[in-house]
Amino acid sequence: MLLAIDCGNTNTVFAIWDGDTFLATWRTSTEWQRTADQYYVWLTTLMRLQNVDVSIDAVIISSTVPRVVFNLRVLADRYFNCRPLVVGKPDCALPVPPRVDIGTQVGPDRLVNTAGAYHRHGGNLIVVDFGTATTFDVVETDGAYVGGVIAPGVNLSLEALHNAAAALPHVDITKPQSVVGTNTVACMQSGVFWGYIGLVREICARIKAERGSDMSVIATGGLAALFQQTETLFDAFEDDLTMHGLTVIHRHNKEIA
Ligand SMILES: Nc1ncnc2c1ncn2[C@@H]1O[C@H](COP(=O)(O)OP(=O)(O)O)[C@@H](O)[C@H]1O
Ligand SMILES: CC(C)(COP(=O)(O)O)[C@@H](O)C(=O)NCCC(=O)O
Ligand SMILES: [K+]
Repeated sequence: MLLAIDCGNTNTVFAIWDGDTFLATWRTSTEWQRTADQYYVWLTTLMRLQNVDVSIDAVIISSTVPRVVFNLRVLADRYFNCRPLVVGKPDCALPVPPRVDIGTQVGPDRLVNTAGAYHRHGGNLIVVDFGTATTFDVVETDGAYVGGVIAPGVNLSLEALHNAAAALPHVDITKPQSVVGTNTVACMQSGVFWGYIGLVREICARIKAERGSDMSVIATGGLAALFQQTETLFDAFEDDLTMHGLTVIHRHNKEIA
């Protein structure tokens, strides 16, 4: 049984893959200080609660936070007796290598999203991932990651306003009733919500124009649904895209081993 771990700058998601389906998915906040023992207690408690009675014999990790990888490696080694595949490391092969400037360390989450989206949709795609940052990944017709865009995340944008301006409160994102806000919170929500709709639409349109091609736009990350319910920005929304990509990369490495 495969344990797939997707560690973002805000949250870390664990999922158990039986080769066919995900038996369970669990989320915890990302904290680099968390030890292998702590992960193991947390994970086995949840497995027991949900009657997931399986033995894990393989682990794959994608982490945008380099420091957490050490303890996740220890988790795999000490408790599951295996050497984990770590996306972005030389011993983890990708189905199609990225084509970017020499020396660029592409975020592993973007390489994983590329693999997952190409497996499901074929090439010529834009993958939009709403995480701590919002990333746009351009997937070539042959499945290669060839670059993209990094924009400040939705919650990061709201937090930045709160942190920088004494009179602006902490606000959660939601779809505002109108564009013109009649109170401070509504004004902030309007700025980020409608600003983001514009950001996504403009960036996708410019990528398509620059490449002279009508590409499919695939969205992932919890917040994508909020934007899609207002405007048709995406051709598909897939919450499990990153996890799916991890299973694709794991299978690829098994096949070439
Ligand atoms: N369904 C959702 N509704 C509202 N906020 C969400 C949802 N899913 C994620 N978030 C928020 O979006 C931000 C990014 O979270 P996440 O996608 O886990 O980022 P990362 O992958 O970078 O760790 C966080 O602030 C998180 O709390
Ligand atoms: C852009 C990111 C911070 C997004 O991370 P996330 O929002 O998933 O935590 C991550 O993909 C990253 O650290 N990238 C490295 C630079 C690059 O991809 O070019
Ligand atoms: K992201």
